[in-house]
Amino acid sequence: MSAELIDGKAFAAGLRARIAEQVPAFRAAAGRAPGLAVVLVGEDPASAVYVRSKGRMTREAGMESFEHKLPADTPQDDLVALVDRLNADPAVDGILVQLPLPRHIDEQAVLTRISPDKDVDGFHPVNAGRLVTGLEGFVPCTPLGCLMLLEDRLGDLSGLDAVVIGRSNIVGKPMAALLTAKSCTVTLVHSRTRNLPHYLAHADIVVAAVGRPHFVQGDWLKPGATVIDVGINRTDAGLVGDVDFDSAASVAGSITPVPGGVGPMTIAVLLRNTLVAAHRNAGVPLAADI
Ligand SMILES: Nc1nc2c(c(=O)[nH]1)N[C@@H](CN(C=O)c1ccc(C(=O)N[C@@H](CCC(=O)O)C(=O)O)cc1)CN2
Repeated sequence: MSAELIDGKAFAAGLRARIAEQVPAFRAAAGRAPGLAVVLVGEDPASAVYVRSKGRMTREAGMESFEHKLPADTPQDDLVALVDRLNADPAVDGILVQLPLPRHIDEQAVLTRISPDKDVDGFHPVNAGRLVTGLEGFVPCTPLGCLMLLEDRLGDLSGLDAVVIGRSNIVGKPMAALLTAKSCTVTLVHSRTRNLPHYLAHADIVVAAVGRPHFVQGDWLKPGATVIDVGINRTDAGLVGDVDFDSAASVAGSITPVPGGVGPMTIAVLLRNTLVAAHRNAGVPLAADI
């Protein structure tokens, strides 16, 4: 292995510490803590772990955590009614509905019900539109976390060639929009792209969010490339990413591991978005960007 490891776990811990430092100023100005409501429907074990971590880290940052755990057979109307109550609750600055939802629930119907001003996941179409048009809004946590790791590693990204693998609304599309806003030349490729290695051969930055274990091969990469692996695939061999780590690490300049790379950034950025939401909702200016 010649690539340097990008330690997302350590970066995320630092970000959470910086957020926690800013919470007392918000409390003093607003007379209350920033509040995050997290809604879990069903018993998906991984989701339950993520929701527990979100609650714990929210409290550790000095914020208020409101957890709503609903049974798997909750009717969609009940979930929507809960979102409506959270939209109207002045103690709640951010609302997150943990995905995936059970199959009987129309995900878009629920996500579009969340007030865009409390949409700390950045999944509402209003926030997606704000992102592509360069307006202030909320950016999905995982791609914003990837961008933070990239800027920390590379500094100014302007002019770099970036390839994003995957076209989901949660990672691929917002990632491409964020890199475009940073003046990268962005190519978005996906499962139907022909001759994928052709595109990767010129990429200074590769963000893999395709959901296939060990998909990206080291000999597809440009030597020295910065590789961000968003994949979290549970296999018999444990948790693995979308990048074939061993072959990629011998070609890349730097690379995120799985676990310990992008994953921890997701919750740290969620806390960041919640603090930003609290400041905006309370009309209290943020002292510094985080
Ligand atoms: N409403 C949302 N649902 C989901 C999101 C999201 O951003 N909003 N993202 C994922 C799950 N997720 C947070 O919700 C998440 C995924 C992974 C991690 C993480 O820290 N991963 C660790 C490994 C942990 C493990 O063993 O599973 C790592 O990569 O090091 C945190 C949060 C889908 N749903």
